[in-house]
Amino acid sequence: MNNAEKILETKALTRVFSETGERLEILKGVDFSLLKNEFCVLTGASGSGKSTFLNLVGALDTPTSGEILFEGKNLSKMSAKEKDEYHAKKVGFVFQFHHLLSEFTALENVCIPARILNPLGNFSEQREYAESLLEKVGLAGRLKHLPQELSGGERQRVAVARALMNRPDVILADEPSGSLDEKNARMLNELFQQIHEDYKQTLLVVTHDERMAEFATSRVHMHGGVVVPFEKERE
Ligand SMILES: Nc1ncnc2c1ncn2[C@@H]1O[C@H](COP(=O)(O)OP(=O)(O)OP(=O)(O)O)[C@@H](O)[C@H]1O
Repeated sequence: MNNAEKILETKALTRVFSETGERLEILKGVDFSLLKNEFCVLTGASGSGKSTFLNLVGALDTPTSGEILFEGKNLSKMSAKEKDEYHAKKVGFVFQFHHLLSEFTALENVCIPARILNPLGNFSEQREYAESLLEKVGLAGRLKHLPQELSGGERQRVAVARALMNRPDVILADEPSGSLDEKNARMLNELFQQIHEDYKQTLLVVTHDERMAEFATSRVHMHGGVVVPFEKERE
């Protein structure tokens, strides 16, 4: 494996939860690499630690031990400012539930990350790019709709456009189609494939959806507290 191509790497990553009084060793030393332009799917049984892992690499949580390197830089050594920048520019999140702001239109929701990152930036340029992203996700006709005026699948596609807004190096998605019916889940899977192909977007997607895995360029599995290569018979 070519070192220069690695965008994200974890070394001996552990996460132990003890807040409830009981010691829960969920991640037991995860070694993982994500290459630039890779579309990696992470599967695993419910409760195996997939979201825990994604939250750590997204710097939404702190590991108990081990290292997370993004472009070779150790996340735990980042200053607060660097971490803000990491959230705003390096990674884009898509969760199972869209988390759109209900009082803002689809277009305004997509613009928000750019306004936060670059409040003095050229608003019409940001707006134009947000419009192009909404067009990309098939919602050119829904720019002025509020989240409650969109279907579940449409809301999730707005969330994908929002995640793309700051041109992140990596999209981290946690069960993005988990709350959708079959038809909308299929559309969302195709959308991920499209953004991978068209934007050369690097993606790490946690999913139970076997059809999403078909589009991926690599697949790993969370098992026994570590990430292992996927083997069909393990499922
Ligand atoms: N903050 C926390 N405190 C204590 N236990 C936690 C905490 N967060 C997660 N856990 C436990 O860690 C385990 C792994 O949770 P996680 O959400 O990472 O699993 P998952 O693989 O994403 O599951 P699913 O596929 O069901 O979403 C679970 O048993 C959960 O109860």
